[in-house]
Amino acid sequence: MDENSEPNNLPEFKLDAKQAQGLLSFFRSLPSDSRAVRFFDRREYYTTHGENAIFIAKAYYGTTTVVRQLGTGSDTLSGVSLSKSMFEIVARDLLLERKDHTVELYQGSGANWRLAKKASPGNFSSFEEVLFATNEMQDSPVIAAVSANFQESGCLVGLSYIDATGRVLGLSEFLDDNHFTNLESALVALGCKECLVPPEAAKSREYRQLIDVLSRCGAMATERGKADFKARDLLQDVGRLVKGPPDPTRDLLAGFGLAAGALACIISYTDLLGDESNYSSYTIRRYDLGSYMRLDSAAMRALNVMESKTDANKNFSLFGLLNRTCTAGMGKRLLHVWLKQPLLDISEINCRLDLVQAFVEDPVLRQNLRQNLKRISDIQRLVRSLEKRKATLVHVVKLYQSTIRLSFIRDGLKQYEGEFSSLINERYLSNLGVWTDDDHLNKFIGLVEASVDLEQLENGEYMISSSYDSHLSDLKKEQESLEQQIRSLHQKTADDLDMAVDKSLKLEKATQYGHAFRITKKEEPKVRKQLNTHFVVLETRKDGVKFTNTKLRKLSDLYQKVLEEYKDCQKVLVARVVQTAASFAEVFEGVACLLSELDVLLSFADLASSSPTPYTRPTITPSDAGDIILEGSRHPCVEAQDWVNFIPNDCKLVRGQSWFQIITGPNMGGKSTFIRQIGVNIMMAQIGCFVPCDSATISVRDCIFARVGAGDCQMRGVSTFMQEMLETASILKGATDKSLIIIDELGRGTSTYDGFGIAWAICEHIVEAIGAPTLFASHFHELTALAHDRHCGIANYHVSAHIDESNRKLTMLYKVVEPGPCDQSFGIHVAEFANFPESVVALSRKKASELEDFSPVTATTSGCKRKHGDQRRQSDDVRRGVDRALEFLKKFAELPLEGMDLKRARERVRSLKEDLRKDASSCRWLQQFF
Ligand SMILES: Nc1ncnc2c1ncn2[C@@H]1O[C@H](COP(=O)(O)OP(=O)(O)OP(=O)(O)O)[C@@H](O)[C@H]1O
Repeated sequence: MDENSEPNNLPEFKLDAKQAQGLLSFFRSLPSDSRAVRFFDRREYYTTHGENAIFIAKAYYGTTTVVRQLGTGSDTLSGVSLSKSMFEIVARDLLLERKDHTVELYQGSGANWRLAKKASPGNFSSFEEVLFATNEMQDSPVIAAVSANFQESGCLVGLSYIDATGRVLGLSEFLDDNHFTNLESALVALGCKECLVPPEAAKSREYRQLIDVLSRCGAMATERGKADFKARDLLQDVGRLVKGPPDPTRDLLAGFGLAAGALACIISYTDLLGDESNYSSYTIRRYDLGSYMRLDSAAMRALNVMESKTDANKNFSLFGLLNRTCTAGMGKRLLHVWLKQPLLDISEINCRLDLVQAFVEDPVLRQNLRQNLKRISDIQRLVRSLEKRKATLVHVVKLYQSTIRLSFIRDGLKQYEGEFSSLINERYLSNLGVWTDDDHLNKFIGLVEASVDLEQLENGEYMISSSYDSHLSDLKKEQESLEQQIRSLHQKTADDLDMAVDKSLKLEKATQYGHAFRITKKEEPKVRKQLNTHFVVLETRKDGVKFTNTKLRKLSDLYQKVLEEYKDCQKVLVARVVQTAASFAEVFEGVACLLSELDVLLSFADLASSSPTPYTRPTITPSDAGDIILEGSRHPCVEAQDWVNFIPNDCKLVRGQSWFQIITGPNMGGKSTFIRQIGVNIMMAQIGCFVPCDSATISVRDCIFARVGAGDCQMRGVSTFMQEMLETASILKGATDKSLIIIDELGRGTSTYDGFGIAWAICEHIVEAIGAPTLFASHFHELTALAHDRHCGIANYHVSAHIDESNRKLTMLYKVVEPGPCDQSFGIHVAEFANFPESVVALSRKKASELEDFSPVTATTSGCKRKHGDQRRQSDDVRRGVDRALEFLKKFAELPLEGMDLKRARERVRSLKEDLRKDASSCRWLQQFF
């Protein structure tokens, strides 16, 4: 927007001097809170003030010309106005996208304002009507609280959370390393949007690591006082919230210390007990870190799991690709959860896969179910409104319209006669049968059909039908009789005045006068005499003369009275219907779960069968048995881009043979895509989805670790190299032989020597100490010597490219071919391909060949050309150097420095250093450090 122009939809500020002064004094009295954006509700529009106003002006209007000054002289306050729709957009962005502010809404006038609503990214239930007035609720906010007890070798973490949409309280306690690896995967799996932390978070070094984890997970950190983390009345509080008998809750809480304190903190922060509709509606559970595949934020990014604002289209992310859900909101929310929580239990995975297979094999059933699911509203949220007593007849009718679809869904599923009919029966039909019977939702249908005037829905009117209640029906009859009498009087008056009814003599109903006759000003002289004698003129305006008489006034007053009574009676009856509808809440919750699951599984089936090359059902084996064999595998998101003609590749991670794979090849050759696609395929399989492969066998992975690209580290003040090392350190600490490791271009952020040494040492550590299947894409071709070294289970692959020597045209083949490293240099060809000037290309060639003669390890791909023996010698040199350096570091770490005086400590360190220097004389790699 032009700096000087103002947006068209900017509401005009209408504050007089007194109001402005009142606001000014109120605003100044508010406690300062840099994260709060405060809005003032002015009925038709909203305003925001002070620094908030400047922030909103810049961030959302793109100009500060929208800022107004209230007050006079030195006592002024900035202000910006927002229309209702702009307010909704801003609130959505602050709470759902940016997740770095809290929002407060004040109501009142002059100097009297009160805080009406408050929301934060993890706790916005009071703002739901604003946030989702016109948009679906696609994700559920989860708020967590963390308390940690630091010990020498790590820490004990107490985590608890509240999922207000699913109405779950969760607790977990676990040991963690100082990178909070376990906590990070739990926060990712829960989709935590905000996390409460103790006050020392800002000061202590250990807690700063925690804040870093929260920022990586996109969760806002909110500090709470120490006293809030005390579980004093927790048992009593939780007892009120949780449904069912108290004993299991008491037993569960007794097993927690830190997490119980954290739970107490969230309950008070979210003021759950302040809303009675929360009572007896929650379930409480222990969250087990080992229930789902663990994914940290780096893996979520590397595998493009969730949508990002920068995605060029929806198929860029797995969520966007899989999201073909059609129920309003519910299916999307469940898909979000499933993507964050891939399964580990083979029978659960197979159960989902069976259902997907059933839907893939029966397109007619799929089509039929979709048609009906499309008409299903967000039952979960509608039920929530019923329970909160915020529901109207509109909510009840939406529930009714969804409910009548259930019998079609049930009948559709009954038609299925394939291999999985008993599963469909057990999982869906038996429940649907009970829920839709005469004791449950058929009763609800009966209630709505008897009570609501369904014919009026077409006119957008939601009314109780008059036949539902005898009093309402009497009032309706009375109203109709009065209408009839008024109509007759209208006719009689027209006859008396010798005017055509409606055409000349109109009958109107206005708020001010009730029923009245109206004629045009032109006709008035014709009947003036009668008007003066038999009628009372109410008003003479341009559009005509309004008049009445005693009879009409009497009838009109009576009509108004009956109408008011009718409305009151409607209100009472609506409240009764809403209350009765709320008694079906539990059944509706079951229905919501079933339908959202069906919705997501149908989406999986749709994607599997509509892709140009259909997906396949993976075979799943336990994590300690079987290999990972993906034949003809593709990256689902890259494949779905219009401009890509995807080349499938095989990946065979075989224990003891090719469990660790080094992938080399030219830039842009498809290395990253290949290694990521293996991670994506495995993850898809474990959420119960078919995979983009010709055939797939997958040994279940408990964790995917990924280190690809430097991400947003610069923005967080961490160097690329440091970020790389931090991510790698957490892989080395957390991975086991049941995990999958994906590493791309490690060591790019430092010197070639260091980078290669680190890459080598890490590969060795993964192979020898961790034993996880690993895909390691690297530009260090010398790494491929690892396979010839003392290790087994390492295989080298390279992506191929073709250079047509006649015209020097470079073609990427994107084929990951076995065996060995690439046998050609492509770096300079790629430069040529990118139209580098000829002189630069020629000089590059010259320098590259000089470097080959001189350097033991080079960063260019020219190393590939060297003779194998030469390459082995250099790799040996680095490997010995790294081993020796690690030994030095180990000895150094073991020195009991705290117990030594300075002189002795210096002597010991000097002696270690001298030993290292001596050994470096026979190792070129080590020499660089002296
Ligand atoms: N199997 C494939 N079939 C078709 N196109 C592919 C395939 N793999 C990758 N590509 C295309 O090639 C581009 C580059 O791939 P990728 O980033 O994986 O290469 P890379 O070898 O990791 O490159 P660099 O070393 O420069 O990071 C991708 O954006 C994609 O468009």
